[in-house]
Amino acid sequence: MPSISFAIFRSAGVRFGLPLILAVLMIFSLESVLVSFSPYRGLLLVLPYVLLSLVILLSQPFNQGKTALTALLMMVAFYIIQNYLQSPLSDNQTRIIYVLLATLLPLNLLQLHLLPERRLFSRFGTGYLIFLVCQLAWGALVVNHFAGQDLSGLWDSYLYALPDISPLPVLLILLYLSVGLACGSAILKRNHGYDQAIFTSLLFAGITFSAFDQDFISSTAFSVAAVLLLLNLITCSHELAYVDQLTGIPGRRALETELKHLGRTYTLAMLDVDHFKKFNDTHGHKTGDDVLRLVAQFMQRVRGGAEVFRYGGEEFTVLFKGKESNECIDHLDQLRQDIANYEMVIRQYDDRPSNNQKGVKMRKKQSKQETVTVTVSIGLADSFPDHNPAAVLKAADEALYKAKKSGRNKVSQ
Ligand SMILES: Nc1nc2c(ncn2[C@@H]2O[C@H](COP(=O)(O)OP(=O)(O)OP(=O)(O)O)[C@@H](O)[C@H]2O)c(=O)[nH]1
Repeated sequence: MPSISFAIFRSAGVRFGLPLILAVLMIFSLESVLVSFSPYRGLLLVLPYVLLSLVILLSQPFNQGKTALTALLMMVAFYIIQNYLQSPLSDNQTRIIYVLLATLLPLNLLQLHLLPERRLFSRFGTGYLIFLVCQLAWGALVVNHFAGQDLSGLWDSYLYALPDISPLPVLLILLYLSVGLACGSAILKRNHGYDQAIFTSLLFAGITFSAFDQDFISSTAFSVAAVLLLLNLITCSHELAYVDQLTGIPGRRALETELKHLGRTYTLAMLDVDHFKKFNDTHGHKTGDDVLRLVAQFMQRVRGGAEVFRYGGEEFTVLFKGKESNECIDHLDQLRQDIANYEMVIRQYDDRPSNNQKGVKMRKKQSKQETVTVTVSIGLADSFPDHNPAAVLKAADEALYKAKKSGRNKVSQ
């Protein structure tokens, strides 16, 4: 059941909460995990490279440029940690590199968060790579310049840390918290896959720099982050394939997959918005889109184990597994009534028709909150006597036609 099993990873709550839960688990189980995996510790040192490379490669076919760049940033950061930050932080040069990296990584992630989504292999991607190389060169110059100088004044003032808690300067802890807050709230607000990729990377990089004295903290944290980035990519690709972009419910492909795995008993219902063409002509295509989203929302509340899909255009499908049509008709009639009784507030869009007389009339008497109601017609059929899903779908379509013929806003069998 692809549409069901992955839906959970697409929810904003899981996109935000899962990295946090895994971070807490990692912190509390790090030592015991390292003891259990002590013979394979060498593997942990290459695991982030392998997983992050996979993320970069898999980002390409799904046009997830931001996720690819996030993984690239993490890979560069991990390389620097492994090759330049393996001596104690009391060493001046190591400390400069540590602070520079711990500062530039969240700033780069914040920048990615603010940039639009683009492909990695594009002018945008090339520009970003040049920018990254320039930062590395600048960083190398800064390190060379300041390595031999006494920076104790800087460490004791702006970059003051509380060594009993963390070697990370307080100012940088605040930077991680504020960038984390911005990226975390973006997940809850717009729920994009790349927001989770950036938030996850920030969280696990923050943990790494905060607990930098812990053995294997970077390889463990960067590996967990890379696994989450991979999961995020798989979820995004699943979303592209199975979820209808407009309504957010599973689309036709998901329905077709489900129809191949049905048992003997099931009911299918076809739902169609009444006079939708007229509605679009009067209120505009964008308001029509709002209606489709609204209908999808109502459909998701249907009880009785209903699975809902957008069939295409203004048509939707409801699937009840293990149920005959008599057991489903009340649920569908309730849906029909709920939609018919709902007064939808019309949002103002510029595409509302200017030459349509009805549209002009409506706008003239428009109050601040203009509302409309829509109705739907539903036809349903179950898998008796013919178990073939195509035949059941056809029968549901014929029942829908009957509902339309008998005056619309009806449920027919
Ligand atoms: N806004 C919007 N309209 C769509 C979308 N997909 C299809 N439509 C419109 O849906 C309308 C369907 O019209 P018809 O098939 O004539 O059906 P109807 O007007 O609902 O009439 P009845 O089904 O007989 O009640 C067409 O005008 C399409 O342009 C969409 O994604 N968004």
